[in-house]
Amino acid sequence: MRPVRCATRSLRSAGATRLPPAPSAPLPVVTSRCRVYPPPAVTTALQAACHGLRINPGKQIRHHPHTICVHWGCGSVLDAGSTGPVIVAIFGVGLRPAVGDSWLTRRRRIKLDLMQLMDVIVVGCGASGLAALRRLHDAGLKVLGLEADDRIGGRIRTVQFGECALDLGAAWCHGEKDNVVFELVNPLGLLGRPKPDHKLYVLSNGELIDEGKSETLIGALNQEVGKADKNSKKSIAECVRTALKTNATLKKEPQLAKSFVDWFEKNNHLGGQADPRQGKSLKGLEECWGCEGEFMLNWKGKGFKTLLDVLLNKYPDPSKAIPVEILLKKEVESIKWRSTQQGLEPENPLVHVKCKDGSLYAAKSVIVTLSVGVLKERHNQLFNPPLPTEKVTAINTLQLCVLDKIYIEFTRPWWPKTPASLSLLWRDEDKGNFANEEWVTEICALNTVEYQPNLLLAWIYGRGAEVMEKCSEDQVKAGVNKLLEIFKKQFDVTPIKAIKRSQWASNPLARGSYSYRSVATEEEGGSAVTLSEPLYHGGKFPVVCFAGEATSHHRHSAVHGAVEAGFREADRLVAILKKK
Ligand SMILES: Cc1cc2nc3c(=O)[nH]c(=O)nc-3n(C[C@H](O)[C@H](O)[C@H](O)COP(=O)(O)OP(=O)(O)OC[C@H]3O[C@@H](n4cnc5c(N)ncnc54)[C@H](O)[C@@H]3O)c2cc1C
Repeated sequence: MRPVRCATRSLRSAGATRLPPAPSAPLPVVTSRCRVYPPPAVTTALQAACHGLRINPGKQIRHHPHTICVHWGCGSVLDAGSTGPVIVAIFGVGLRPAVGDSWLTRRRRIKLDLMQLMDVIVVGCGASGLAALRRLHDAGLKVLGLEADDRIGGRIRTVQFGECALDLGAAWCHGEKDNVVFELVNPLGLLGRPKPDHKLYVLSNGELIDEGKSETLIGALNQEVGKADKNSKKSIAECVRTALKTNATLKKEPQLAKSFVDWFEKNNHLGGQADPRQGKSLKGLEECWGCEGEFMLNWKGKGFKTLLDVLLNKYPDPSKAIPVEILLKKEVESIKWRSTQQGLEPENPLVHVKCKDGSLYAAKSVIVTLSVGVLKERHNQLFNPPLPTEKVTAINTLQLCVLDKIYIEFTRPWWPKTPASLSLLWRDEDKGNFANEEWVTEICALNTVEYQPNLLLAWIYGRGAEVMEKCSEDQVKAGVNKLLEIFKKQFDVTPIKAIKRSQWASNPLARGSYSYRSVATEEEGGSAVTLSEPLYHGGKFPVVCFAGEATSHHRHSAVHGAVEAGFREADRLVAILKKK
């Protein structure tokens, strides 16, 4: 959704002083041909529009409809290009900061769009960012969403695949009670309930394993995790691996149990295979709360993107969409904030958000909704001043698992029943057959897909997923074909028509799938709570706030946690900004 921009509108809407008519021809920036207006009048107008932008009164100010020039002598100028709404600022070396901001003292041109001087800027327009934008907009605040991608939704990504809508990211609404997504969309009749699926457990040599035996082994693993000390700072993976040596049920069939432990780790995204400190912690399991009710509610073939329409009030009636401003392809590269009142009006703390394309936006506050993977990679460059140590620790120790999907379209279904889940149990001796495409051995299950009769969804996790992401589509297809050889021992497997896969780890705007608490989180401190703490201006005004799924203490990893976090931070700011 692209906003219609108008430079002068913000001056007017802010109750700006009416300026005299301007010359019809566009004027070059700051020349003697510019008309000169009484500085106090323009200063008042600009200050109103810019939420207290500090302008040195008494200096020369020039203006025409598309150009506002504020001259601070010595070459320091705030002006506008002649072609449209963009206000350009040019600041001279060593000049007193024009907007109370030392970075502007360096010589450079900065686009400063008066329209973008907002109450709140939301960085990132996934589920969390959209939830925040909706809540802030509904409260009557002036808000702007900046999204780096050319689409909204982030890790909600519904794509067209032939006739089908497919979710490459989030696909199911997990649970009903205390689930904000369920509460938003269920009254609209958007959610469907799954039918019980037919579970098959297949060994990597093609043998089917008796369902009863499989359930007994999985039950034993669940029991071990259930009774483990959640304050032990251990990983879940360590707990189940130890159980192989201690649990009587598992010890009866050590080889098969080992395959089940391997599957259990992948299926539950436990992490820590390479570095045990990065494994999902037992404490994290306790802190992540499920919502009661059906865990696999589907979107009746329309895809999770429907939630985005609901958040923007586009569903069911698109004409009622809220007119919230969202700018796409706006990759934020720095967020400049003030922790003290130096250089700023105490009641008007400003945060400056700069995008990769050079555009600059200012607001009273910003809500950052970036994934913890993006924060890991970029927090050093993003925040100025840098983030406090405890927040950096939280970012470094919280992990983002890598989980990918490979949708496989067949000419016709070959599995015995629909719905079905085919869990894959790998034996070490069979892994050797995949020496050239080792990543295939990280595929842990194939599932049928609701509303898509010819599709199976292969789940791939961890290191294998990262390697798969780097393969070409043809290589992935060849790898999947080889995997299907395993099933040919039992089933009449039909040819593959096409595949479609996700690549969440290599996506620089995600860098993974969803967050979890690691052993390192427990050892070094830091949690979703630490990550969610705002950065304060003057000790009391939340000038940089944090949302996104990873900031949800009890519902991280899921869309409902992301939405809840967006609402949480919006409510925090509404309470403060509406009081003023
Ligand atoms: C494969 C997979 C399956 C999943 N399945 C489910 C499921 O079934 N159910 C469920 O509830 N959850 C599921 N999830 C998790 C769910 O998708 C996420 O928890 C949720 O979508 C996160 O939303 P968010 O707004 O916190 O973050 P994001 O969706 O990541 O939003 C952050 C936004 O910030 C943008 N951005 C990044 N960098 C910048 C920048 N520098 N400047 C501006 N913008 C930037 C990104 O493009 C993105 O749009 C799944 C996730 C994956 C990957």
